[in-house]
Amino acid sequence: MDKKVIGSSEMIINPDGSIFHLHLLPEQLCDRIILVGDPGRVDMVASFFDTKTFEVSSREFHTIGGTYKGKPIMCLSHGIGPDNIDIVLNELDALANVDFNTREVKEQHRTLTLVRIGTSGALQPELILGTPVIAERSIGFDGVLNYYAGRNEVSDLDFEREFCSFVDWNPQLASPYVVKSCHELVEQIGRDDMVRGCTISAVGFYGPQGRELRLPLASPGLNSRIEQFRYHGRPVTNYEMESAPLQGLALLMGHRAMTVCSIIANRVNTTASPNYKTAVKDLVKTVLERI
Ligand SMILES: O=P(O)(O)O[C@H]1O[C@H](CO)[C@@H](O)[C@H]1O
Ligand SMILES: O=c1cc[nH]c(=O)[nH]1
Repeated sequence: MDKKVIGSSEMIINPDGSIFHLHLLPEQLCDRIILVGDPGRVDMVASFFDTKTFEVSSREFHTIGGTYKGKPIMCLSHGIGPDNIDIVLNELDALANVDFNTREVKEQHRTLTLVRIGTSGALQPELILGTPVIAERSIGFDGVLNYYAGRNEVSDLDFEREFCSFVDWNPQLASPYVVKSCHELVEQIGRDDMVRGCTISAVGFYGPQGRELRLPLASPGLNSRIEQFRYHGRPVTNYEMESAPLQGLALLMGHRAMTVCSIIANRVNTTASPNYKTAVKDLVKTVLERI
């Protein structure tokens, strides 16, 4: 069979040989990758590294590579939103699995380990501020995965049907997809100091997560229906904006991925913690020890 060759307009390589948005070179890529939303959080994560070998910044994508307790690792910021995850996963996968000289897909597949450490809003009253919640399952409200072949093969279609029927899903919105995190990675990172939950990736922070400021919502009762929904007895636990496309694309591309988020707001109790940074820092230290 002919090898797949990827065209110049499809995978854009910068004049310095780096990939278009991330500005990383193939030789800079590490197998262990911590993903965070905030470019500033990359400095905090890297402050725990024993060595720093490179630093690259381009738009919201800030990367520092180095070692942690002797293991090569890099931390990269993806910015806010599921659309950015489409860029980050495709470019990381290209760095790993495409030859930048010939543009051919490599015969030998390289598997990356991707752990996103984020912040999140709880949808169950018992999830107190500061709790780390692993997205054991993710529900994508964003639609990114729906653009890729094989979407149904990596998704839980029964969960999707039950969820859409229970919450009376508005057909004008993207069709939700439900994906599981890498079980082996969750076993490695998750202990009894983390809750295993089901996380929604929303396509925005305000209306798409049911927050009403000046504009009224199209479906004002959606969050309370989601809070009441159970799948095999288990609730939907929290909202953030990236875990589902990360998980879905990693499953399609053959990478190990998971997300763990610190709860910084509880949407049911209407509490919030603007001073959440200590809890996130503690979570970063824990993940670095276990990755
Ligand atoms: O703290 P991060 O990683 O950015 O995660 C969450 O915070 C942002 C919204 O405030 C979204 O990116 C959401 O997923
Ligand atoms: O409520 C929240 C808090 C953090 N991040 C989100 O996306 N939602």
